[in-house]
Order: sequence, then C-alpha cells, then structure tokens
Amino acid sequence: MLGRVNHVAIAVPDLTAATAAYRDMLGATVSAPQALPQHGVTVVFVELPNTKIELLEPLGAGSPIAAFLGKNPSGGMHHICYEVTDILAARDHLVQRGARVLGNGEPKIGAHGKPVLFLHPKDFFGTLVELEQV
Ligand SMILES: CC[C@H](C(=O)O)C(=O)SCCNC(=O)CCNC(=O)[C@H](O)C(C)(C)COP(=O)(O)OP(=O)(O)OC[C@H]1O[C@@H](n2cnc3c(N)ncnc32)[C@H](O)[C@@H]1OP(=O)(O)O
Ligand SMILES: [Co+2]
Repeated sequence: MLGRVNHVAIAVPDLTAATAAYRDMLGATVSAPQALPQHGVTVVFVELPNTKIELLEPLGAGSPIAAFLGKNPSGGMHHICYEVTDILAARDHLVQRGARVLGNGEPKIGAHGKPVLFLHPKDFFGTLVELEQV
C-alpha cells in the first residue's frame, strides 16, 4: 500500500529563520512560503534528491500544530507523509483494521494539490502519519 516517503515535516516557531538555516547553513534548495489557511499552517518545502522536508509554522488561530509547538517550543519532527495510489482504498483498509483517520475521514487537498489524510499518532507509535495520493 505504501509508496515513497513524500516528505518529512518539521514544525518550527519561525518559518523565515528555519528556511534561512536550511538555505544558508545547509545549502538546500527551498521553496517560497505557501500559506495554507484551510490547514492552519504556512509551509516551505526543502527539495532533496530522494524526498522533501516540509517546514511548517502555525497560521491563524486554532492551528492544528499550535499545541505541538507549545510542547516543543524550539520545534520538532511533526509528521511523515507516505505516498499511496488510492487514498480512499487505503483509508478503508486502515479503518477496517481499527486505525483512526483524523478530521471527518474525507481527504482534503494538501500543499501539493493532491488528496491527503492524517492518521492518529497514537495508532502509529507516537508518529503522526500523513497519506498523500499521487
Ligand atoms: C495538508 C497540508 C500539509 C501537506 O503536507 O500538504 C500538511 O502536512 S499540514 C500539517 C498540519 N495539519 C495536521 O497536522 C492535521 C492533523 N493533525 C491533527 O489533527 C492534530 O495535530 C492532532 C490531532 C494529531 C494533535 O492535535 P493536538 O496536539 O491539539 O491534540 P492533543 O494534544 O490531544 O494530542 C493527542 C496526543 O497526540 C500527541 N501528538 C500531537 N501531535 C503529535 C505529533 N505531530 N506527533 C506525535 N504525537 C503527537 C499529543 O502529544 C497527545 O499525546 P498525549 O500522550 O495524549 O499527550
Ligand atoms: Co505534510
């Protein structure tokens, strides 16, 4: 069911500073910031040869990452995103086996313009899992 790792996400308190560190200290290629108000975050993608790093900071009140940053004020690894070819089949497979899909269970459109879902971190060993249909 799982394909490539599409990205590993790092929640940060200051997206500008984190982007500069990846660009200027690590010499990485970084995208322009992308505000995603429907997801309560602004993101920057760090392009790597085999995957991406998603840097994300809260956007607006009620951001889903606000509590995470409250517990981890310097930032931290937030989620891992796996690619799937059929997100509804993956969802149904997982729900049938007792996994919890976050939100209302319906995919939303993510930063790449593709359908995404999130699985509860408590069901996957303390790791928030995102699925993205490619
Ligand atoms: C889709 C656009 C973009 C893209 O890639 O295209 C993105 O990735 S946007 C990313 C931001 N959006 C989301 O993360 C949506 C899914 N996340 C959520 O719904 C929440 O973050 C949730 C429910 C996972 C956690 O929310 P919150 O922290 O407010 O709830 P709790 O404090 O009740 O947490 C419950 C429990 O889970 C632990 N937790 C929370 N976040 C994480 C995490 N990232 N990794 C691991 N564990 C996490 C938290 O510590 C609580 O544990 P407990 O032991 O009960 O204290
Ligand atoms: Co993501």
